[in-house]
Amino acid sequence: MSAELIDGKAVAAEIDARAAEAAAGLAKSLGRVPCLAVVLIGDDPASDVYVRNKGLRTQAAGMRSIEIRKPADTSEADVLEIVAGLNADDGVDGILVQMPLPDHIDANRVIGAIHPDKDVDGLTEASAGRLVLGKPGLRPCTPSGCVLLAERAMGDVSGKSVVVIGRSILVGKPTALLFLEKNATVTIAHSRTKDLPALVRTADIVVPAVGRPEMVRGDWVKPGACVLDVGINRIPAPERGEGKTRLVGDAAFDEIVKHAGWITPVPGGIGPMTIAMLLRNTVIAAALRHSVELPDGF
Ligand SMILES: NC(=O)C1=CN([C@@H]2O[C@H](COP(=O)(O)OP(=O)(O)OC[C@H]3O[C@@H](n4cnc5c(N)ncnc54)[C@H](OP(=O)(O)O)[C@@H]3O)[C@@H](O)[C@H]2O)C=CC1
Ligand SMILES: Nc1nc(=O)c2c([nH]1)NC[C@@H]1CN(c3ccc(C(=O)N[C@@H](CCC(=O)O)C(=O)O)cc3)C=[N+]21
Repeated sequence: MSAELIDGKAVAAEIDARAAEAAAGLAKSLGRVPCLAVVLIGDDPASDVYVRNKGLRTQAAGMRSIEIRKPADTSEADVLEIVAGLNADDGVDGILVQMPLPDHIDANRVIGAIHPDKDVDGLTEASAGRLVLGKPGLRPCTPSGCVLLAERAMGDVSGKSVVVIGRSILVGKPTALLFLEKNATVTIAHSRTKDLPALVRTADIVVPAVGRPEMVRGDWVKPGACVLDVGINRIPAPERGEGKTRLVGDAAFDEIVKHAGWITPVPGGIGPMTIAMLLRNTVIAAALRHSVELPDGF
């Protein structure tokens, strides 16, 4: 039996539409539309694509998008000043500083400078603390997208065993915490984990978030399991012509699709969901900061 494809792009479009509706409602109360500011330091071509997509989707949802692009040799002090300016600007509701930052900039210091009320990436100590403590707050986008797609596909994930591969602050750790919050039984694997294939074989839900093309093989995945592939890797694709590339995830899609229960494709899976959750967080941040009610169930 072949796995059901989870169409992240379609679910993301639904969430975008709801965010657009809520944004239009907010605009009536605020006298302006919600606004997301994205800061990109350096000219990494992959980051460039993501930042452009974020800008386009923000505008398509009827929100304002600010993009601040600076060269890779921008000083840490200048980045901190940019963040301070966005914190102080009452017209800005959400701030996202694209990771990774150049080596000479301390990412923790930059994240720490973002006002928690505008932390639509969910990365500040305040947001992370609220997540750990189970208090309401802005949740990281990729992890929220993973949980939402898992629930759409499988229904309640309570009691399911989840193996998250990767423990980054941006993806792995918060994904584990969000599934735990949903009463799943969660294991976090990383580069020191022993016998990863055997561990993954125990999982009802597998979340590869490593950055290694097609690392999770077909025989690692239990028949009927759900694979939420976070990895986004650009690899050479000579079959498409000289110098061409294509995107693959951290899961070997062709091997897994034969027997898994569900799988998210790359592209078209978790990536578009990340942006949808970012738009949703921007609407939530705008509403909270101005004490405006959002539609029920938003
Ligand atoms: N779809 C989307 O929207 C998003 C996709 N991504 C993609 O997800 C991937 C992960 O991103 P991110 O979390 O930021 O990456 P990081 O590089 O910050 O973290 C990678 C994690 O993978 C672990 N790891 C490395 N090698 C192995 C291994 N051989 N076996 C098991 N674990 C290993 C590392 O372990 P250790 O801690 O021990 O070093 C680390 O915890 C990337 O491909 C990135 O492009 C990222 C964000 C959003
Ligand atoms: N502070 C911060 N927050 C992030 O959330 C963050 C970040 N830094 N740094 C980089 C990663 C990566 N990331 C993606 C978002 C969308 C797609 C996306 O939309 N992908 C499309 C395809 C895009 C393409 O074609 O290249 C898809 O998978 O279908 C991918 C990756 C967010 N990240």
